[in-house]
Formats: sequence, C-alpha cells, structure tokens
Amino acid sequence: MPSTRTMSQSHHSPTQGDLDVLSFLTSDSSTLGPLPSSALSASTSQTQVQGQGQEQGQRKKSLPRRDSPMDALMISAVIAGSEKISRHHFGHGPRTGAYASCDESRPSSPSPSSHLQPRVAVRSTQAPRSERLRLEAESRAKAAAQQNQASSSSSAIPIPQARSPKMITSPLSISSSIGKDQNTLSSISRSKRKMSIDPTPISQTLQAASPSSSSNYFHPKHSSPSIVPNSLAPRPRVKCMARTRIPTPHGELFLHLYHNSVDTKEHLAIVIDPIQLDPKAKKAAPKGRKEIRSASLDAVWREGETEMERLVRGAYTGRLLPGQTESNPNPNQNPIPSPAVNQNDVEMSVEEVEEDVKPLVRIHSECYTGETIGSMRCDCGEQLDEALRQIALPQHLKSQITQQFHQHAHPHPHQSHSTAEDILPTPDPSRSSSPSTSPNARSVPGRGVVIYLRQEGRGIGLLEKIRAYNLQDLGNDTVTANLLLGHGADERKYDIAAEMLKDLGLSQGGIRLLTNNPEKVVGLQNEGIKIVERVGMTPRDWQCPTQDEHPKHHHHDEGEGIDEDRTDDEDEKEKEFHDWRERRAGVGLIGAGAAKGVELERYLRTKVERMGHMIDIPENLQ
Ligand SMILES: Nc1nc2c(ncn2[C@@H]2O[C@H](COP(=O)(O)OP(=O)(O)OP(=O)(O)O)[C@@H](O)[C@H]2O)c(=O)[nH]1
Repeated sequence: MPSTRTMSQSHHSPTQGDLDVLSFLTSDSSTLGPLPSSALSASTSQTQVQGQGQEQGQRKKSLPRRDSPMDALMISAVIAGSEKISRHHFGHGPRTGAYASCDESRPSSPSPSSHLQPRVAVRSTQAPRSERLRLEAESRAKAAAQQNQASSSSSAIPIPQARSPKMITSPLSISSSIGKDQNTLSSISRSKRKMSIDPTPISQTLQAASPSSSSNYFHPKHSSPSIVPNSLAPRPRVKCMARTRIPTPHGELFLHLYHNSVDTKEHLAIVIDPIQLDPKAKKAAPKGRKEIRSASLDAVWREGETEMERLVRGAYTGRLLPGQTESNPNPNQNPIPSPAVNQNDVEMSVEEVEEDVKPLVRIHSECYTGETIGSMRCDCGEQLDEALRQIALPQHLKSQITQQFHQHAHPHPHQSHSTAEDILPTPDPSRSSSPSTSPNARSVPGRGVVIYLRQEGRGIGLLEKIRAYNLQDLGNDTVTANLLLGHGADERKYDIAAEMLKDLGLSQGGIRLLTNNPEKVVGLQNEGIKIVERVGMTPRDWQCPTQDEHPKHHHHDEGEGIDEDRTDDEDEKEKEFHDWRERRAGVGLIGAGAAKGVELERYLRTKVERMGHMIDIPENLQ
C-alpha cells in the first residue's frame, strides 16, 4: 500500500513523464503521434502506485484515466494551446456561448472561422483569495462577538436562526425603512432565545413565564411585542387587491384579499354583511347602517380606470349579474364612497349609531392542520366555522342586549389573568343567538368580519409548528414546545389586522371582538381599534348540550323515561342522527362538527391555565 505521503506527492509533483505530455500537447504538431516513452512509463508507474499490480516497466496501450492526477495538467494544456473546444465542454468553459447544440454542423455551434475572432478576455472580478479569506475571518469574528453579547452568560445552545418575517418591496412601494425597523426589532428579541439541552435554563425560562411570576410573560401588559405600543414605528400599509362573493353554508360573504407593506403574505378579510346582497336584509337593518366596504378597493386606482377593471377586482356595489357593465349600476341608491371619504366620516344620527349592534369581528390566525385536515390537536377549525356562524346570526338591538347582559353576566373564574376582562364587559356568548329569551326583541341582520391572518402556528410558521407538535408528543405542552424551539409562546402581531379593519371602516365606530385571548383585545386596542365588547367562544366540546341536542332525549317526549326495549338498530340510528347534527354545526371542515379528544383537552387547558384564555373549564374536567 502506498503511504499517504506518496499519494499526495504524486498529485502535486509533476514527473518527467508529465512534463513530456505537456510539451507534446502544446507543440505545433497537428497530428498526435505516439506518446514519448517517459510519459507512458509515468502513467504506468502511476497505475502501480495505485496498486493495480502492473509489472514494472510494462508498456500500457491506453492513455491514463481522465481522472488520474495527470488530468488537470492535460486540461490546462489543452485550453492554453488550442482553440478547439470539445462540443461537450462548450458553454461550460470560460468562453461565451450556449450549450445549445451537440451538432457542430448546426448554426448554433461555433463556426469553423471562429478561431479568427479575437478571444474573449475573461477577467475575474473576485478579490484575491487571500483577501477574501481575510474578510471572511473578519466577518466571522464579528458575528461571534455579537452572538456572545446576545447570549451573555447563558449556557444555552443556539439553534439555527429562527426566521424573522422577511421584508419585501411590496406592490404598495413602501419605503424599505419600515421593514428595517421591524426586522431589527424582531431579530434582536429572537437572537436572545436559545434552545437548551440543559433542563435548568428551561425550567428557569418557564418559571419566568409562569402566570404566577411577577414579571408575567403572558400578562398582556408585559407580553409579546404585538401589544407594546410603538408610536415611533411606521404604520404598515394595506391595500385590498380584490374581493369576491362566496356562498357558504352560513350565508353569502365577501372574501377580500389584502397586500401589505410588511410581509409577502396574502391576509384575508371575510366580510359578512347581508345588506349588500339581500334587499330583505337591507330593509330589516336599522336605517343608516353602512356597508362594510374596503376604502382601498373602492378607490380610483389610476386615471382612466375602466368599469371592467373595477368589476373584475370586485369594486362594485350590490350583486354582479351576467353581462353587467357598470360597477355601480344604481349610483343614487348605493353610491361607492369616494376614496377621500372614509366610511367612518359619514354622518349617522346619534340614535342610529347607538341603536345598531356593532359588527362582530374575529381575528383568526391560520392553522393548516386544524382548518384543512381536521386536526383535533386544536380547536382552530371549529373556531373559524363558529366565528362565521356567529357573525351571520341575527342580532338583537343594543338596548335589548344590554338588558339581557345584566340578567346573564357572571364573574369569570379566570378574571385574575386578564386585564381585557376588566376593560370589557363579556356577555354570555349565547345570548345573541337566542331570540326566544326576549320575545319582543327586534332582531337585525348580523354583520361582521373575520380577519384571517397568515400567522400559522401563533406566528412561528407551519414547519416550526410541526416540530413543536413532536415536542408535544414527547410530553411538553403547547407553550413549552414553542419555548424549547427558541420561539416565544405567541409571536403574533396585530398591526396589519388593525389596518385592515381601518380600511374596512371599522376602527372608530366600535366593534365586538370574538375571542378568549386577552392579548388580542389589548393588542388591537393599542393599534387604535375601538372595542366595545368581548364575546367569548366556548369550545364546542366544552359546551353543555341543550336538552333537545342530547341523544338520550331525541326520541322521547318530556316526562317519558328511557326506553329500555329499544333495539340496537334504533340506537345506531339515533347515534347517526346525533352525528349528523354535530356535523351540520361544523360545515366546511373535514370531519366537521366539534373537535374533541384528550389532546384537544390538554391544549385548551394550557390556553386557559398558561396563556390566560378566558374560557370556563367544564366542572367535570376540573
Ligand atoms: N405553535 C403552535 N401553534 C398552534 C398550536 N395549536 C394551534 N396553533 C396555532 O394557534 C393559532 C390559533 O391560536 P389560538 O390560541 O387557538 O387562538 P387565538 O386565536 O389566540 O385565541 P382565540 O381568539 O380565543 O381563539 C393558529 O395560528 C394555530 O396554527 C400549537 O400546538 N403550537
């Protein structure tokens, strides 16, 4: 076996044979004659060195392999001494041209006269290698110094840099300084987070994050940057690019797609506003109720904009009909507000403003697993469905609601976790959907918006959420899993949502917010949204079934006992009926209906106990 030294020497020290081949290849001779014997012996000795077992001095009949140590010299010799380019190397070497054709007879091949043309001078624009190495070492040292500073005395091991939201040159052409500021902010806070294999720092982190801690991480006042007012940061800008009408099991709605100046995501606004589509609803609504419309969509985008452009992007009033050519077919009845006039500025009489119920709004974060594949690790799918259902429900006028609120309101067991609870009255969530509680009440069409933010996984993205789920399967809860991955428990921001609400004319008039999450309430308020009421959402599996919904009661009149003689077939039919009822409530989801299971229960419990969500845990689960 040759020693390593011999091998490496054979790569770097040209032998006499190598030099002979070099001069042979670079000579003017147009015909390749036989190789000098020293070259052949060089190749032979090389073969021997490689342990091929050839006899010393035996002549080889072929040239050495192309990947032998000779090859580099041969290639450079050929390039230096000849114009000829192998067709297989054309386009890959330093000369211009494309690897367009393997046939030299075709026009795209280098023409036979090409050797007459002056050679293309190829000059490297790179700095010398020594200079590049020096710069590289410098920047490495700088990065290491920064990292040391960030991690201070912690023994945690950094995980690969978690991604911070990418800034873009958006179609709104916002100055790049907006992005810079926010990026810097988020990367600073992120760089301080570490993943650790040492349980001590984790437990310390968690202790710092626990609800009982004095510096409560989850407390709205001290929580994520989303709720810290930053009056110096430039406001995100949003523009509704298009909207369209979508019929759904909860009624017809308008889907609005927004672009913004902060990220590349297509955030959505799902607007339920029956007065725009249904003349009966318009009649039933209080006089003066304004439509929920996007000011940026309705604006004139450019001089000479055509009606067809407006129709195609959805800047029309009413309902589109086949063959329609006008975006506002009946301007006197339903004028599109001029871009200069925001709907908030449109005067409504005091009584009308007071009398009408405020739009119900949900800020919903994307959850691929819960909304698309019916995951029962969380309740996101049913929450989206439930939000649309509740927004579409007819509402009682304010005076009647207030009356009911006083009858039904009760102190919340988790009040101590939340300042939002102190700020906002939280009526019984079921009150608006049960007109029977107030027989004389006048009900009006429901209206509102789901702002659907592409903040998957509470802002950490789907990839990280999937990794977090595996950590959860290893025994961690939803909060700890995020922290172990170097993320915050919740990294969402509500500034874009607030701008979208403003664009829809819903900032000043007041909204009712559908959430259990105190951070959302405070976050939106800090962004300038007026919230007059928080409406809670009880997970369907935690709701008490009403008498007529319970399967045991379905076939029995009041007072009747349970029929012991019922057959299995009847029981099966009853179960099917019950399942159908549940599915009907949860349209639009895979396996629709109520999400349930141990994992969901654990998740919901963590939200209540560690994230301060304002939901009552059912007595039988306490
Ligand atoms: N990181 C992480 N994200 C999750 C998990 N389960 C659901 N999510 C995400 O959490 C977001 C929904 O948050 P929730 O806390 O359920 O709801 P919320 O919107 O904050 O609160 P509510 O308004 O009361 O519903 C979505 O973006 C989901 O993708 C989880 O286990 N880990």
